[in-house]
Amino acid sequence: MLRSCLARLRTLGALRGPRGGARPPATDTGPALRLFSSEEVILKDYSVPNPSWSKDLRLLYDQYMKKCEDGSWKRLPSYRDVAHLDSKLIKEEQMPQARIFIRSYEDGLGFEFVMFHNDVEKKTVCLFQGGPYLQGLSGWLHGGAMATMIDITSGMAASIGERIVTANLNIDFKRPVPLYSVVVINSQLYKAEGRKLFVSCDVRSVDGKTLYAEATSLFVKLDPEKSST
Ligand SMILES: CCCCCCCCCCCCCCCC(=O)SCCNC(=O)CCNC(=O)[C@H](O)C(C)(C)COP(=O)(O)OP(=O)(O)OC[C@H]1O[C@@H](n2cnc3c(N)ncnc32)[C@H](O)[C@@H]1OP(=O)(O)O
Repeated sequence: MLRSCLARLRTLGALRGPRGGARPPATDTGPALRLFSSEEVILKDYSVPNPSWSKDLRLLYDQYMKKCEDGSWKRLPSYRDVAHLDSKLIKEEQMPQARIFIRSYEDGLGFEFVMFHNDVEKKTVCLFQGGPYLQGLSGWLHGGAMATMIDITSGMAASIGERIVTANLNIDFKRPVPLYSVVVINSQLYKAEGRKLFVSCDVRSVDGKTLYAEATSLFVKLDPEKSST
């Protein structure tokens, strides 16, 4: 049954992203993005409010959407399927069920987030609410879940649309993050040296008063000459 459903979805193109590594531009046009009229592939954008979002998350979202109005900040769309980023990152025919794990949970249970990017200032801000499936010690968010969000937010500040990997990530966890709470992850690219991109990051409460974590990271642009990358 499952196999026949998968086969049908594949026939319809629903388990495939765009061919040829094409990437859609960042857009604020809505929760779904039609990529190719010939294939009728529609990607759902998860970086928009859903009923699981707390009042805090909704309010911050509205504040950042306001900042987007003059074009200085852009909301970054976010999908479950990695193929829209770069087809070389994943051999989809071999891994049709592969999903970006931070978008694999049902609404509210895992990673609820939206990112905003300021290209001039080289900053990315992530508004993040961790759900119950991300629990570490009782009532608190697992540090690995926080590390994931720091990594991805910092990676976005380092480079949007380029093939980069995390080479190094250092985190100081200062305070435990309560489950379900909203935190603001601020990341900034502060140095670029050849293929190396250096980013600093902090994680704070909504009012900015509590510092939950600080991090620095190094991202490296993949070298097209090297076959393993
Ligand atoms: C969940 C996903 C959702 C995605 C949703 C949307 C995402 C969109 C945003 C994407 C943001 C990314 C977020 C996730 C990214 C991963 O999760 S990536 C997975 C984890 N990372 C890896 O697997 C990387 C594994 N490592 C490697 O592939 C290779 O070691 C590297 C990093 C590519 C470097 O290898 P290389 O190309 O051979 O280059 P190499 O000459 O060794 O190093 C280049 C330079 O970097 C320096 N360097 C390399 N490593 C280090 C290090 N650890 N410390 C210090 N310096 C270093 C070298 O010394 C060298 O410096 P220079 O001599 O040029 O001054």
